Amino acid sequence: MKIIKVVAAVITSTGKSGEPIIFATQRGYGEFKGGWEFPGGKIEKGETPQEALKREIMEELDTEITVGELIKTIEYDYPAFHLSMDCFWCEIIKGDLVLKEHEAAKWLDKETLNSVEWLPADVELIGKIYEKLS
Ligand SMILES: Nc1nc2c([nH]c(=O)n2[C@H]2C[C@H](O)[C@@H](COP(=O)(O)OP(=O)(O)OP(=O)(O)O)O2)c(=O)[nH]1
Ligand SMILES: [Mg+2]
Repeated sequence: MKIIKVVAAVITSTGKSGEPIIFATQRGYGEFKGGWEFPGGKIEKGETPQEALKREIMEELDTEITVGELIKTIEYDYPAFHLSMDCFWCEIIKGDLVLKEHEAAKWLDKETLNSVEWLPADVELIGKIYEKLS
């Protein structure tokens, strides 16, 4: 099966009451349109995962980020391909998270983390993030 290597950014910030929050985006096109994900995309030839992620977030959100610790590498079999996705904790350096490709976005805290329809591959990541948002 075809393997697709993807990087995703779990961008963190602090909410109004000082609670930790993360940034989720809704896909605006393609097969998974309407599903919620973490912004990012495919690694190109010659890129490190970190370089790919900085590039993708600039392309998709017009925002510069720092790429921190790896949360998890998700391995997931979709019907048409195998997804291998490195998910990193990230922070904003500069920019306003402009939605250039996505349909919508939300900041989520521990209580609202499960209020969106996550893509199938992301479900196991959400548990890990939940622990961290405590
Ligand atoms: N970015 C991202 N992709 C995800 C997540 N979960 C998940 O299953 N995917 C899948 C959907 C896509 O089939 C695949 C690649 O992501 P992508 O469409 O963002 O790739 P890209 O930004 O390079 O976009 P494109 O130029 O190929 O259209 O990964 C996620 O949380 N974030
Ligand atoms: Mg993308």
